[in-house]
Amino acid sequence: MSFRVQPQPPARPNRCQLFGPGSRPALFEKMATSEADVLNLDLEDSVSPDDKAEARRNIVAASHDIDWGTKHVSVRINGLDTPYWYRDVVELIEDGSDRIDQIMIPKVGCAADVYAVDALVTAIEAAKGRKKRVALEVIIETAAGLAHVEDIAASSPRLQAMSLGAADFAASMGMQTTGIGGTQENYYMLHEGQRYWSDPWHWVQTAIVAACRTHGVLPVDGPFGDFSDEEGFRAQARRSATLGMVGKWAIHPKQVALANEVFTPSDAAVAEAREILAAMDEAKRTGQGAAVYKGRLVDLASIRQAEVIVKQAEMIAR
Ligand SMILES: CC(=O)SCCNC(=O)CCNC(=O)[C@H](O)C(C)(C)COP(=O)(O)OP(=O)(O)OC[C@H]1O[C@@H](n2cnc3c(N)ncnc32)[C@H](O)[C@@H]1OP(=O)(O)O
Ligand SMILES: O=CC(=O)O
Ligand SMILES: [Mg+2]
Repeated sequence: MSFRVQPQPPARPNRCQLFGPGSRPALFEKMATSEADVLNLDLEDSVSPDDKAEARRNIVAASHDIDWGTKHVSVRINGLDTPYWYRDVVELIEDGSDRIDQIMIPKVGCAADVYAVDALVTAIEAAKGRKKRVALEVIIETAAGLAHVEDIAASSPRLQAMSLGAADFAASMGMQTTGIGGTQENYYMLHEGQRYWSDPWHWVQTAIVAACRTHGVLPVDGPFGDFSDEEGFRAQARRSATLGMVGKWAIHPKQVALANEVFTPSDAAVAEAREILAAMDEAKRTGQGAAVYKGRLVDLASIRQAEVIVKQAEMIAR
């Protein structure tokens, strides 16, 4: 291991990020009472250009008026290639309440994109004397975002989370699909006449997880567009959880319970992790570095693996 200790990401549950357009304020109360850990009020792609200004006002008003409970409230601003983003930041932080915990920056292509938003946020916070610092999260959803993913993960101490945006990512990469995430029909290997489907999101997801884990940021899987396909959502989410992601977006309330189910370690997984820790305690007591648990090797690395699961479960239970 490097002598540099791997930093821990923020210790808060981030199993599900529920999205709702800023132009549909009737949804806000429903979002606030949902079971999602994080709420994303959107000013970007679910809001048409004519509605941007009103959506900002809706979100500012709702930040004061709605009881958001213990939810982590994030607002997705418009991209830095648009004329909207600076007003989004200015109005949210000058006029919004401190229940706006976080700003999500879409289509981030390099660390300087985050620097620009950080600079504006910092200046407004200082001018307004805001005590609570607004956190940032980003979406990796362009070829440039993937190319610069590690620099982006290291870009700001405000950065808490990084999501994969499969829809824009596919568009930016020129992928032949209109599906948002999940299995892609044409992405298969052929062996002796049989098709074996592969995962076109694997590379970018792994790059995001590695960058996030290096810099103490939460890696999150983005949208799964077909909200009628529960098994498809579960399969995508299980792959993401297996790779180390901590949660997934919900673009419809139906997906919240599915994300919570997948990203909450099961009782069986937690019980097994605790048994491994107990087996290793016993091994250490007798001076052994390795032991046998249910017919398989466990050693010091198994302690670190088991601790991931136990810590996740304990944080969620808090
Ligand atoms: C690629 C990307 O960038 S993804 C991120 C941006 N996209 C978004 O933010 C889209 C978020 N989702 C939505 O806007 C909506 O859920 C839609 C458009 C997909 C579907 O909306 P509807 O047609 O109203 O959904 P539907 O009729 O199935 O809703 C069922 C119930 O859930 C409520 N509901 C719908 N969406 C949401 C939501 N996002 N949050 C909370 N409640 C919601 C409805 O109000 C309705 O409540 P009711 O039973 O009390 O009447
Ligand atoms: O913003 C999300 C995406 O998938 O694009
Ligand atoms: Mg997008």
